[in-house]
Amino acid sequence: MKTSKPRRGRAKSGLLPELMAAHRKRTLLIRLVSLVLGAATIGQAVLLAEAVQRVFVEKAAPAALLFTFAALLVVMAVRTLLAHANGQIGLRIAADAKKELRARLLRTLAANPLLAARQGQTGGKVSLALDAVDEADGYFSQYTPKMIEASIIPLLILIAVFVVHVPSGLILLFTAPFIPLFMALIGIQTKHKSEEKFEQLAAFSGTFLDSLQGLVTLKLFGRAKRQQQEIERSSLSYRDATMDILRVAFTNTFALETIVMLGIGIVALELALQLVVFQTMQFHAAFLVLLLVPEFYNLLKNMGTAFHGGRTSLGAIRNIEVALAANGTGAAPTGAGGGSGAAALDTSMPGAAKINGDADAAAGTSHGQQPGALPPLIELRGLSFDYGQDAFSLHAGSLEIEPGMQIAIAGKSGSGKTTLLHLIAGLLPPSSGEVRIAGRELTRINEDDWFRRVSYITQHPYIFAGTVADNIAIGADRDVSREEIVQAGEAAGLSALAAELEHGYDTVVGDGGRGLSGGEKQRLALARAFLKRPSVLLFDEPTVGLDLHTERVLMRAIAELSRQATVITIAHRLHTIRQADRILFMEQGRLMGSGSHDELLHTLPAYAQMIDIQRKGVTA
Ligand SMILES: Nc1ncnc2c1ncn2[C@@H]1O[C@H](COP(=O)(O)OP(=O)(O)OP(=O)(O)O)[C@@H](O)[C@H]1O
Repeated sequence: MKTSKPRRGRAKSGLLPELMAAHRKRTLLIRLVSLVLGAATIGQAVLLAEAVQRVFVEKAAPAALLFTFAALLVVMAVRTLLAHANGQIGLRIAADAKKELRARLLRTLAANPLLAARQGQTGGKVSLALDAVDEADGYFSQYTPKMIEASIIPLLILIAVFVVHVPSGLILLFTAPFIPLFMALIGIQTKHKSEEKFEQLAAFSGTFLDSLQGLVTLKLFGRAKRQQQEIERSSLSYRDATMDILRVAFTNTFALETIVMLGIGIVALELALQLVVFQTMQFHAAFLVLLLVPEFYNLLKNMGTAFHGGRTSLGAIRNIEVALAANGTGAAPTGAGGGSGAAALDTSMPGAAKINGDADAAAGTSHGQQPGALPPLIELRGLSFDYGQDAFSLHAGSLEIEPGMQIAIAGKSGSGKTTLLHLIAGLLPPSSGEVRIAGRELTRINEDDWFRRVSYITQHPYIFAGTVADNIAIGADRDVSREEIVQAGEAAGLSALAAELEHGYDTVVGDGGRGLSGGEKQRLALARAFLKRPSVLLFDEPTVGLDLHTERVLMRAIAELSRQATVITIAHRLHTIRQADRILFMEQGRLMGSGSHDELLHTLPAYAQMIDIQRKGVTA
């Protein structure tokens, strides 16, 4: 599995053609409308030239021109309506494409919430889903219709001009290519600058949100000032990138206007010479050409402006594509592995937790498990995982965890304990090998079914804004009575806390409410588990900071839950390690051995050494 950021070059194929393919009918409609629009433009010029010729040259009576004027009005109305229609079709394409882009982004992030949450900054992702997708709008609503119009209507006008007056047609033919040529030159520059702008914006949003979220920590560590400078630097970079784009846009407009002005001027001069000096041309024909030429250049100029906007949008789309590839590469597994997190969130969590992608939310809070369901046999087969090229890799190999066993995963910090637990929970997809639950590959098991059997209590359970009772009952797919909540709270050792709180179980906690300590949060997560009665309990034992009482309460609650469940604990305390039926000892991503405490003491020197260090730590 590769989670490293893909190089830009790789994102060449795919997203845009795919999005456009879904709108083939609409783009065909724009082509047809453009064709009629071209005919209407020429028709309008012909009728206008006719009217002027008759009124001013032939001095015809206005009554004789009624039909011409009426036709002119109709053609003008049709032209306006068709131009509007093209705009509307473009807007519809844009709306659908943006919806699809956002849906894809969310799907990709949700497909593997754990990886997505770990990579990059939240603010950057928000900026991508909101700003970059909005910026992509221009490609569909402006660039596409204008480009189609510009590829059809000027051609029709050119043919009309050639029919009327060949030398004027030749001037158009030779000056027109300067516009696309110039556009191509600045277009390349604009796209790079646009990509840069989005990177700067994402960085700025990310830095800003991270700083807000970690404000207390930043202050505590005296880093607020430095962070302020970082935000300032980040915002200035974004400003510079935006100004660069504007500079290119102004240069673009200036250059286009100059080319158009020169083009029209040359044709007008040529017509004047033919008409007045050489007298080789009729007024009617000259006037018709003079009406058509600005239309011709204006369309090309519009194309230039749309092209600039389109390139900016392309930069945004490219960034979205890179993000989709980065989060999607190997990270879009099926079934309970990986993809499961998202589905579990969907079925079990209120909005706050859904967005957070928290492991407790994903695996530990869905209700509906029938109490008494038997724990399954868990098998690891040739299991390995890596976080990307040259990143940490885990090789757990093969082993069986009998139903109802108490397993401790032990090892130094960074040895891969959490990664292994996430693989067993189905929150990470294996790079190779598999996790089997009761003989079935985890990735093939319906994620809802699997998560209904599992509770995962991390060191920092997610507490959303709501009452203690709501937090216990969170994600229940059945109605939970007050009594059940209180019982679960009691079993998890929360009654003393509830008694202390002003409104008991109705006290608002979490975001904006009363803060909870680490131990209290874990007890709350345990209360959720008591309601759920999982058959597999995954527990990340707190490393530090629990008082003896809380520790006892937690241990008692876990022991109670373990009566009907296989318990897999990331164990830090000697006591927990020793008590386990089986210990999985990890070192540098490898499962070095598994067995009882005594077995490992005799067979694994690294384990004996770790225990020795722990003992000394305890007695010191
Ligand atoms: N998303 C990630 N991308 C890349 N590397 C990661 C990612 N998450 C964890 N790692 C790395 O994987 C290694 C194992 O991490 P893991 O959290 O599994 O270890 P651990 O044994 O649980 O550590 P601790 O006891 O300190 O929690 C670490 O080196 C960590 O930096």
